[in-house]
Amino acid sequence: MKLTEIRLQRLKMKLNNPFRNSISAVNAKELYIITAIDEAGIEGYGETVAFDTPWYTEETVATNRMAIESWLIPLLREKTISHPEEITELFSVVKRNQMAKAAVEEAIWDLYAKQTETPLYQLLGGNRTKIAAGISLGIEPDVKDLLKKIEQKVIAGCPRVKVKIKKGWDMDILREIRRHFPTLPLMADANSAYCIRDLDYLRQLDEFDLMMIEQPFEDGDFADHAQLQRAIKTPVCLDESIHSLQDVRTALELGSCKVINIKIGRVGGLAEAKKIHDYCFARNIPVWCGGMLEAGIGRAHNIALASLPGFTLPGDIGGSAHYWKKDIIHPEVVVTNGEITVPKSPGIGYEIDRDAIRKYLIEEQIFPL
Ligand SMILES: O=C(O)CCC(=O)c1ccccc1C(=O)O
Ligand SMILES: [Mg+2]
Repeated sequence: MKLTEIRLQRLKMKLNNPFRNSISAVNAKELYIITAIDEAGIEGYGETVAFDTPWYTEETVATNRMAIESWLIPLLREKTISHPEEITELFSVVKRNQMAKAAVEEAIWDLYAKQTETPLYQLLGGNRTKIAAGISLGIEPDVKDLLKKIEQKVIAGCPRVKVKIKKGWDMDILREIRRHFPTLPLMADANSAYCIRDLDYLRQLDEFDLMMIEQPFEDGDFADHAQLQRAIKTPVCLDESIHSLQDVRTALELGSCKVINIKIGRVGGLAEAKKIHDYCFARNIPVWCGGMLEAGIGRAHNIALASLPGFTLPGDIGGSAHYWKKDIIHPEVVVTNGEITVPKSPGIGYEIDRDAIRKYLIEEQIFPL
């Protein structure tokens, strides 16, 4: 394929509900929509997922912009790409900057899928027609607010609920949730709120019959996570620790976790996400698709990825209306009986809602290639 142009559009979108975790509160999201355009005028879309500040990983909206403009777009100049799987290698001269790379790579996957008139999910090797939705609930002012939100989601048919925990909002909250919802498929995400000194304290997690505990310790603490996993029955799942297939190998060989959360942005793109999926699938390690409070384009890519056979657990993929008053795709993502139908039209399978984009747009720039 020959790319003629990359378009960057910076959007600012207000979340329906502020999202609080152990470190940060997100009220609104700024993001870049990346559009890759070919000689025939076909457009492919990607979305950056970093936040305003580097609380989740080191990347931010500003570093995404700098990496894309200064290093990634120049790498695309005068290149003929025959398959999107070549992008990982092409971008490998730039270290890390996974979310920047992933957004550009997503746009090229979508473009390639449209050029070949194939749904993206099929191109990736997906075989599900529907995927299970899942919801992630932040830290609330009061446990009653959280219980009310869980109840709404359970009534709507949500197949699993994830809650955020931190010191002072953990065992008592989980006990209270279990008192009201004894059999609900439930998991907890700590976003690194604990450290190895809390090992004895964390043994209490085994009381709550959780599907897993997500990222209890810091990013690089593979050895400490392994020690925890040996001490508790609750499966440990790694999120922030996993930037590549190599990290997955380290985690599994050390016994740091039993489950992997795959996020396209965190691992540098769909090709690496698929490699991680294939590696885990061959070893019977369950994976699920994490979320970054995406707008519609990022969500569409997540849905395509989650259609692969190894995504056996519901991910953090909710309907558009859970996050936004108005999403930027048409139709919006809807959850019916706890499931999302994987779209079958070429590429990501959703149209861009240009009016919505215009409403959220704060900056636009075109880079000819
Ligand atoms: O609903 C979503 O998109 C995911 C919610 C979520 O848990 C999350 C949101 C932003 C950043 C990190 C995380 C996380 O999985 O740790
Ligand atoms: Mg997480």
